[in-house]
Amino acid sequence: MSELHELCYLKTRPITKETYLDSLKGYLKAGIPATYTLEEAYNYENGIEEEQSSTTTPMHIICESIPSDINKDEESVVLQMMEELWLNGAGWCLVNEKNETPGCVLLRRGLHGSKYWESCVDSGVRAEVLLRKLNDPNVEFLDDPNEEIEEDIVEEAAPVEEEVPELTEEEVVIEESQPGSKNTKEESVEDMYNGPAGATETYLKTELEYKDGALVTKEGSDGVMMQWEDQLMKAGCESMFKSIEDPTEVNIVNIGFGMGIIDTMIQSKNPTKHYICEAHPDVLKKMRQDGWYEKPNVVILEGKWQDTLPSLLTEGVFFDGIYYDTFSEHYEDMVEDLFDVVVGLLKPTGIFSFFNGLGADRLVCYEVYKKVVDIDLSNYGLNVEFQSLPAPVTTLEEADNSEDSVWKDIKRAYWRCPVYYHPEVRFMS
Ligand SMILES: C[S@@+](CC[C@H](N)C(=O)[O-])C[C@H]1O[C@@H](n2cnc3c(N)ncnc32)[C@H](O)[C@@H]1O
Repeated sequence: MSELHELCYLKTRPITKETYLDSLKGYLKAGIPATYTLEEAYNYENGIEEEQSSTTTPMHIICESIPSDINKDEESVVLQMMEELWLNGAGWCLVNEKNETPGCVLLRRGLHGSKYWESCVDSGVRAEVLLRKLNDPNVEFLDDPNEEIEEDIVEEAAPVEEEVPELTEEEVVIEESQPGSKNTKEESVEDMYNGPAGATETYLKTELEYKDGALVTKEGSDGVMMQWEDQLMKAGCESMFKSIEDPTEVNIVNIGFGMGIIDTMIQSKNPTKHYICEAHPDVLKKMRQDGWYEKPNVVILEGKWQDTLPSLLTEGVFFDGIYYDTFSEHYEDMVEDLFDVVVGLLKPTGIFSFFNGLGADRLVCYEVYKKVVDIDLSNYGLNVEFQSLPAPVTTLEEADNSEDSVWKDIKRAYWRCPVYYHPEVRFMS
């Protein structure tokens, strides 16, 4: 074990600036990476060349070692140590051998919501937002003379990509933050990206079936929609009818029919016009069989919302409520396309909501994306408020071996959080 790792075990008390923070800064200044893992140190000491898949970083060790009887002064030093590590590129979503990020370690230790937890979440937000900026084709980097500066920024923002011996875990954790991404741990990220859960064109050619309270892909049993989400749909439906401009002209649009759960709820409120966007031929067939095409106030927009909704922008159609819940799409679809459409189609008093599954198979990712989406929406002049709702316990890992687990015949559990952050989005006043 390296001296840096030894330090992070916080064995000597009290935890003071001199013994800990200054030493930590010294190691980092001497060139030891903030992402230097226990596994790398072990390999180095034992002359092993083969890289290990887990990445237990100094941040993991600190999160594991924070004493339960820590006092305020010591807490402040630990928080400064964490900040120093983040600044030097500690990865917020690297995982140890238990498949835990530093945030997950805190959660296991009952430190959810603590200042340490907030430190992890904020670091995740910074990394995600900055990474996106760096990937933005409109961001220009200066040429050669400043190449070094550019590299420094990339290292700080996304050190995990530089330092992690195995990218797959990292990519999986990030990928888990995407709506509609439903892969198994055994499935490579690449397979998942190209499969029905990750690629819309593949999904739209994949046969679906409705069975036992779920809509799934016929061959792979990817869960497209499941009955357990009904309370979340109810919250979405209620939000859309919360702020009606003119009760004689209530327009609602739902993007993604799935099992028709939210659409059935919308119908029960009898809006003037109820638009439904749906792209999958098997779902459209089911809608036809179930009489959705005959409903007098329903307008079905067949095809991808990206192709059907923009034309409404020129037709003078505006909505009191917009709901979005699709499959196989990614957060980029929301940021790069959907929010533009929402801003154009929402009435000034209208409410936009969506199935918030962003990062929902890991609480720390879920809370990172809660903040990221807030930042992104504010760039569109939109304000989001989240209501915390309990998520069914039958979705949690603890229930996996029980008969009641909702994931029994489903390829991948895409939800693992005890809480659902239901979003209500309005124009900023
Ligand atoms: C999770 S389900 C929606 C469930 C729905 N909220 C309910 O209450 O039953 C997702 C639906 O979005 C549809 N979908 C996926 N991508 C789409 C796109 N680009 N445009 C329109 N519909 C899409 C899928 O075919 C699927 O029917």
